[in-house]
Order: sequence, then structure tokens, then C-alpha cells
Amino acid sequence: MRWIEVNSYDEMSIVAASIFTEQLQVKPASILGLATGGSPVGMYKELVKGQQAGDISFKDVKTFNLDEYVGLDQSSPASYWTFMHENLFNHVDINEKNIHLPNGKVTNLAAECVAYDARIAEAGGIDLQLLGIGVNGHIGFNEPGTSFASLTNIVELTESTRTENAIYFDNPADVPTQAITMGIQSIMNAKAIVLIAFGEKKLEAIEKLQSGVVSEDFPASQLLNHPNVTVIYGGTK
Ligand SMILES: N[C@@H]1[C@@H](O)[C@H](O)[C@@H](COP(=O)(O)O)O[C@@H]1O
Repeated sequence: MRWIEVNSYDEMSIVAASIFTEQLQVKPASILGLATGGSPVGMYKELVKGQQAGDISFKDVKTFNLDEYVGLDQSSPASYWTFMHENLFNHVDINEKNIHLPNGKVTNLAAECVAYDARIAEAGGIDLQLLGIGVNGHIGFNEPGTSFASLTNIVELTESTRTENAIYFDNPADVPTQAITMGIQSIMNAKAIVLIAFGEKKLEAIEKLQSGVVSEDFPASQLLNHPNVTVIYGGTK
């Protein structure tokens, strides 16, 4: 695991964006795994700038997002589909048909889970996966206790995660109780992974990861068994 300590959120965003930029320059038809939340917003802004400056193009890129809430329409302001369009897709030259998010609004959720992993495999697998981390160590929406062997699946969100994500909803009670998420194994299948975390709230999770203990009680710890992970982190208590 490669650790890059940064002094600011903006520095984290620039360093993370440079890794994605290099990926797209080396392989313009990359398959990217993308994440939502506050952590990647700055990195997405950098990528938009890079595309507008002509340094990179998303023309041949395919994207797969980690997760989506169950029961929200794509068009809901709080959906991850909306988040991704507002923060990245609407501002770059990506082809809408190359954008993939799990669909949490289908009747057969189990079939959607299987189909999502199949779509990733069919595209050739994820070249570079972006991750944030929850304060309890969740990656995607894989909560503590999730099997390391998990593929895309339906999860019950913990109260801690629902509270963390309530800022995106008008009313905290509106945060869905379930989500569809790539599993830990689906994430581990990516060829390379970048995890970003900045700020006091995230420090405990980062320190836990640095302690080197691999346990299903702390989902992100399985990343210690991946051959190509870069963690970009910072912030003080
Ligand atoms: N499903 C997402 C995660 O993928 C994300 O990593 C986490 C942290 O988000 P933030 O970056 O806003 O702290 O939030 C949500 O739970």
C-alpha cells in the first residue's frame, strides 16, 4: 500500500486527479470505478478542468459507480446518479451509454446485483477504482461485518452511515435504509485502487488502516491484501 500524506483537501484532490489523468493518458479507453460523497468532489473538479484544457478525454471511458440507494429514482436530487451527473458527467465529454450505476429502483434487485458484476466483467474489469472511506471503515456501502468474498449486493445501512449521509437529504428520515453496492471482492478485482480521505473525522479510520490488522469488522482493511492501492490522506485532530 502506498501512502501519500497531504496538507489540504485541495492537495488531496490534485494528487488523486493526477493519478486518474495519467491513467486516461496511458489508456484513453479506461474502465473507471467511481465514488460519491464529499471526498471526491474536488478531484472531479480537477478532472473537469483537465478535460476542458484538453489534457484528457472521457470519450472512450466507461465508468462504474460503487453504489446507489435502494428505492430512489435516478432523478432524485439525493441519488448517486444525480450526484455523478452534477459533479462530473455533465461537464465532460463522456458518452451517456458508457455510464453505469447500480439501479436501486428495479423490482428484481438480486438480478440487478448479478448483472452489475457481469457488466463490469464484460467491459474488461475496472482499471482504476476510486474509494472514499466511512468513519466505520466502510467502502462503497460495505458495512462492518461484510464478507470479504462479497460481490455486488443489497445492504442494510447502519445508523452511523445514514447519519453521515443525511446532509444530502432534506430530512434525515428520508435517507434510505438499504443500498446496492459493489461488494468487497468486486472492489478488490480492480487492477488499481485510490482511496482518498481528508479531515479529522476520517483520521481514526486511516489510523486503523495503518495499524495493518485485516478484519471483516473493518471492511477497508481487506485493501491491505491488494497489490496496487494508493491512499491519499491528511488532516489533524
Ligand atoms: N457510499 C458512500 C461511500 O462510498 C463514501 O466513501 C462515504 C464517505 O463519504 P464522504 O466522502 O462524504 O465522507 O459515504 C457514502 O457512504
